[in-house]
Amino acid sequence: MRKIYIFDTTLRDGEQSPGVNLNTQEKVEIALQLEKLGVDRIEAGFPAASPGDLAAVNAVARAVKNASIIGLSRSREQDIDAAREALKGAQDPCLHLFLATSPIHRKHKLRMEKEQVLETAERAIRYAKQYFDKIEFSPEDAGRTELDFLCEVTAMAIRAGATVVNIPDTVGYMTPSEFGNIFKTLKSNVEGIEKIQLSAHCHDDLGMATANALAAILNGADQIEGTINGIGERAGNTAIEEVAMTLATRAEFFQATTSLQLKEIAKTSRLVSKLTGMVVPGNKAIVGANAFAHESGIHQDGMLKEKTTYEIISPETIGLKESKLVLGKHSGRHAFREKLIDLGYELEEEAVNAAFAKFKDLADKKKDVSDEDIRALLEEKLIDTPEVFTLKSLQVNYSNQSVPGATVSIGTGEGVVVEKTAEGNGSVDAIYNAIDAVTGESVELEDYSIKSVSQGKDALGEVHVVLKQDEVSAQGRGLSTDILEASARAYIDALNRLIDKRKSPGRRDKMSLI
Ligand SMILES: CC(=O)SCCNC(=O)CCNC(=O)[C@H](O)C(C)(C)COP(=O)(O)OP(=O)(O)OC[C@H]1O[C@@H](n2cnc3c(N)ncnc32)[C@H](O)[C@@H]1OP(=O)(O)O
Ligand SMILES: CC(C)C(=O)C(=O)O
Ligand SMILES: [Mg+2]
Repeated sequence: MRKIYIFDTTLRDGEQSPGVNLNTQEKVEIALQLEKLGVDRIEAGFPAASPGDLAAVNAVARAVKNASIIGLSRSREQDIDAAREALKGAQDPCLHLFLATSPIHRKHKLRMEKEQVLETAERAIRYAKQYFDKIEFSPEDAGRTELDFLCEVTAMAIRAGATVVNIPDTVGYMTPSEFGNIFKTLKSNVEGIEKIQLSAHCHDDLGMATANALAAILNGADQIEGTINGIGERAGNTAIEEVAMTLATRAEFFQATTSLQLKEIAKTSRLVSKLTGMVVPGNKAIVGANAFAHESGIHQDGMLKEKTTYEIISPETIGLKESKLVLGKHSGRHAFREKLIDLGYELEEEAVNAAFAKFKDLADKKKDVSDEDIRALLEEKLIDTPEVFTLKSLQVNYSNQSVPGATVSIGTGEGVVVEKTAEGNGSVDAIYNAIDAVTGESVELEDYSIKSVSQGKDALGEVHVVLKQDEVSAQGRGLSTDILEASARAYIDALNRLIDKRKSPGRRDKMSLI
């Protein structure tokens, strides 16, 4: 297996993400985690950018022992001197020099002819070579540079003393076959190419950063530059975790490997996200929250039978505990039954089916159905009181300018549904008055409480009531994503229990699952 060197630029190109600013302490914390992850090279910053960045690069250089530390520099002496200062104390320092070579950059940005570009870069490399053994040179915007000129620039960099020549697709313009072809051409046309390492630095403007980096590997690149979570200028850089996991997962195809400790990937991703404030999208490859989560029934069934049906990487590989089967409206009975077992419920098939039907109703209303939701759904039905009254529908009219009113339709047994409207001091009072009008029961509301059983705006609300009638009291419980509906359900539940107690005095509530 060929070793691919990993050059991490989270602290330099990653920090160029709009809105990201890492202080010295944060850079050191990330660098130490990158060291644990096992990256070979860490680009810690651009020392000429500010005194703060110079100090941060220096702090990283002094803290990290097992990776080469790199500082970026324009092809100017003052930048090189700043990098020299910053890299003092590094065990294995390296200077990263760059100068744009594409016609667009030459003409509009640098206002240089080809000859001037060659001369400026050569002068900078030779100046730096007095102070650095290791120099990486990047012809910025190499992807849009004429291929013959790129060969000329690369040959010049090798002669002047560069030890790595990095090929940046600065604006993410390349396709994999074009980018791969650059490496193939350099490898076969540039004199002295075997003396240096070739590197790829890709951007994700068209979503091809990882594919382009892999194409570079297939065509001879020795090093991949990238960032954790793919952060970076504009649409970001190649995500290092994607390259490392592709090489690990498809080793037979790439015949190449990295020295990353793959188990550190998840932790590194979380740290970078936390300190940069850049949230990792749920669907991000490898490190997104959904990368090992399965919601649909057919996939969950496959996962329960054999994980490789729907997972090409095991979550443990990157340091996560396990895959998640997320219950939602696309889930099926296999996953639901597994969840019940996890939660400690052992139900008969019929009971599972009844609970599953209720779960589907809830899943239609809620984005995620949590463990608390499922417990609540199951336990609502633990007590098998005969349902004399059942809530069919509920409508509430509320305005703070008028008296609240409610209309309820209630099944009263034997297929009869009665509808009544009433007013009250508040919406709940109006609902309870309307229920009383239907049932004809005279009861006293002794207690009413409400709590949320799960999290978020669409959490299930659970209402508890205690009703009293002729010295007998009964509790009732109602659950719904709507607290008014939960209130109505709790009241009707308590009424049913009161009636049951009246019919069989001394009877204690009998518990059974669903
Ligand atoms: C593709 C990349 O990611 S490249 C790295 C990009 N990162 C950064 O730019 C972050 C750090 N940069 C900075 O803090 C500032 O830009 C500094 C300190 C480097 C320079 O600041 P200023 O002196 O105010 O210059 P400013 O940024 O406005 O313009 C850049 C100048 O550098 C020149 N330049 C650009 N690249 C290079 C280079 N590789 N070598 C030499 N000169 C360069 C530009 O042509 C321009 O020159 P001009 O002033 O003669 O027109
Ligand atoms: C400095 C260089 C390598 C860069 O970040 C780019 O061209 O994208
Ligand atoms: Mg870049």
